[in-house]
Amino acid sequence: MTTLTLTRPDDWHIHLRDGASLPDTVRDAGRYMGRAIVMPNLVPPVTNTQLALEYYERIKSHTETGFEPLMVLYLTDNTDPEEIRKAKASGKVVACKLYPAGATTNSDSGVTNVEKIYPVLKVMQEEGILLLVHGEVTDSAIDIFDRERIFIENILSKVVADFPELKIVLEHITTKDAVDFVMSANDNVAATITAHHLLYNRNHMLAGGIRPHFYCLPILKRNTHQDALLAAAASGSKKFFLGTDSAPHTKDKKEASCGCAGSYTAHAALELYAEAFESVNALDKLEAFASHNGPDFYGLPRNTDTVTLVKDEWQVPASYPMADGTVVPIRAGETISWKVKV
Ligand SMILES: NC(=O)N[C@@H](CC(=O)O)C(=O)O
Ligand SMILES: [Zn+2]
Ligand SMILES: [Zn+2]
Repeated sequence: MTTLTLTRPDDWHIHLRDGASLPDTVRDAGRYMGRAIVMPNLVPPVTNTQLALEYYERIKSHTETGFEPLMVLYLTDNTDPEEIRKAKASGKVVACKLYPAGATTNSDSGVTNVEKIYPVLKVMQEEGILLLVHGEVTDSAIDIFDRERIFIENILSKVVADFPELKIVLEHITTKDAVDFVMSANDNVAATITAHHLLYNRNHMLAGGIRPHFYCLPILKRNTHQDALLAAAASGSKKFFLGTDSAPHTKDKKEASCGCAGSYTAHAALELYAEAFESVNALDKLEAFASHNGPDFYGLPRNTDTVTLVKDEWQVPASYPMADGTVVPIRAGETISWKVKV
């Protein structure tokens, strides 16, 4: 039987939600991930250190493994630069998240104009707190398939130029434009790539029927962009690493006349990435992507133990319990060809 042993991976972008969802999300995320960057787009959002530390404790109360949440503050137009120093001193908060206001799920209190947070970015740069970015413009006149590219051209390129020492992660990239930007930017700019953006393109979502569980933001793009993401992940570049963006919404909220954005992959994260890397004959690059590049970029130690993937086909359940409902995961009712031994 084919097996693949890797340094234990981490997930550098996940939504664990809160309350009744936490037992389910933390169980899946903590199954073999060592650490996870926990997104702060709760209702209300995690806007200060106090809220982040309370959320940390709620997450920890649901895990018996060594799973370690890494906390993130949600930036608003009113974030106090002094809050960044408190965040750093906490030892638990490692990054702040820029959501352009209205860009995605629970981003209404996000930033309306990036210049409003320049004083905050300055302190983040001084303190070594990373900036994580949902990179899409929100202008309704801009086509949804162009929103990432235009964000990079109009906003991100300026932030990178104005804060050359600030470590920036462009999250869940979906375009060749993003790959090219990150590749040519300085060493303080990196990106996460989801398993679903490596495995799928917009045909999977829209051709032959509309499949709402593939609807996430930034939206799946055409196959040439998928190919560029696969090439970036398989390139061995240290600038790209694993961030699932596993983002559960219950079945009724996805299968609706106006469905929520977000795809659930935490049930089989590393397994799905293994399929993607295998599809381009790059399984030898999976360990760096999943387990080395992320901690190296964040300035954190790599995990010291290992996990083992086995080539062993299994069937994904049609749904999993999630809070008071169910979540339909990516690949529901179909098979996955790899399995992590736990
Ligand atoms: N990716 C998504 O489509 N949704 C995420 C938010 C985000 O990461 O943009 C969510 O919180 O549901
Ligand atoms: Zn996002
Ligand atoms: Zn996300």
